[in-house]
Amino acid sequence: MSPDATAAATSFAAAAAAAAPTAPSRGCVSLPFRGGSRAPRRAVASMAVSTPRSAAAASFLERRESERALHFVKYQGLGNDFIMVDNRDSSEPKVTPEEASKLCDRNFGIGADGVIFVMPGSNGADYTMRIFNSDGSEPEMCGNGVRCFARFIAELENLQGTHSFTIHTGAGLIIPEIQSDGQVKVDMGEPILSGPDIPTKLLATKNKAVVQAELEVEGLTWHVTCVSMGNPHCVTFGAKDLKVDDLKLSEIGPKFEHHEMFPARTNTEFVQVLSRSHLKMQVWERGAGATLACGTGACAVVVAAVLEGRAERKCVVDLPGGPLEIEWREDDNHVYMTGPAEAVFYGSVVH
Ligand SMILES: N[C@@H](CCC[C@H](N)C(=O)O)C(=O)O
Repeated sequence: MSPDATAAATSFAAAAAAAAPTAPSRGCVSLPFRGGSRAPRRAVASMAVSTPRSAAAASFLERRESERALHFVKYQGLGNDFIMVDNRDSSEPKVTPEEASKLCDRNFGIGADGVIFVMPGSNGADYTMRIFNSDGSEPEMCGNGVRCFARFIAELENLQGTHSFTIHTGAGLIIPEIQSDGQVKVDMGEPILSGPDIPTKLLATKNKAVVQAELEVEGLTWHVTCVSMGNPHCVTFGAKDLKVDDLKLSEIGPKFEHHEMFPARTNTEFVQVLSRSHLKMQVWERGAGATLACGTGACAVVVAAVLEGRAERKCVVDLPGGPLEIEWREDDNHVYMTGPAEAVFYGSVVH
């Protein structure tokens, strides 16, 4: 995006108005939304105008209409928010990693933790999901994102009630199921525990897994358990009496993310055990920083808590944005995540 176009991104309401033949005076895109449990708020409520547009405003809107507009819907899962792009007509993402990073900017762009593309199915799956983090890097998987993905598909395909899809991701086949209450339950597959596959250079400590390994960060020795849910996670229950709310996340998080023991960087979860079925965590995400929730992170946390003997296989995990239900089943070794996802607003942006 050029600086001019970046400015245009902040006034995407205007671009949306240009793309909204059915509701020109409200300045909104008229995508066919049924709204699920809660209808998406119109991003441009404050832009509502009831008087005719001036000639200058009209020409601005017409100009925007003639430029390349990206239509999107903003979704969130427990405050982990994404710009969702309907990319079903192409296997090439409609925006570049650099553009995605600018769109995610909360001051100069739309604002989000990542951009997610709904793409044609591959490897026999119904759909393919790709995602760019807010720094433009491409992770293998995103747990909250895949719940948003399922709800977005339901809107795009005009599906009602319970539905299940197969989604090809960088972490393999992921299967979300929209439940009757609107929550999405996701079969997140099997956790990966072998150090080189996560990847981490930390050596295995228990049955080929990296469990309670020592890691030096900021002059402190942390005990960490490493788990991949397709993307890498480093889970720490920290020092004794750790209160996750007391952490200086923005100082300590990057030290873990860029630690030499994690050649592909890492997501890091700081966890407090409230009971054997109730955990509380904060997350520093690779490529996105502190976020309000991380679905793959919550899954990794329960796996790590079980491996360390701290919790049962079925837990509620409290994140800053709200709770997720996580179960690491013994019979199939898969991790299941259940939580909400909803549309927030929709619009267009010139990019
Ligand atoms: N928020 C996501 C994870 C997104 C990817 C992550 N930042 C990475 O780089 O691995 C989730 O809900 O899982």
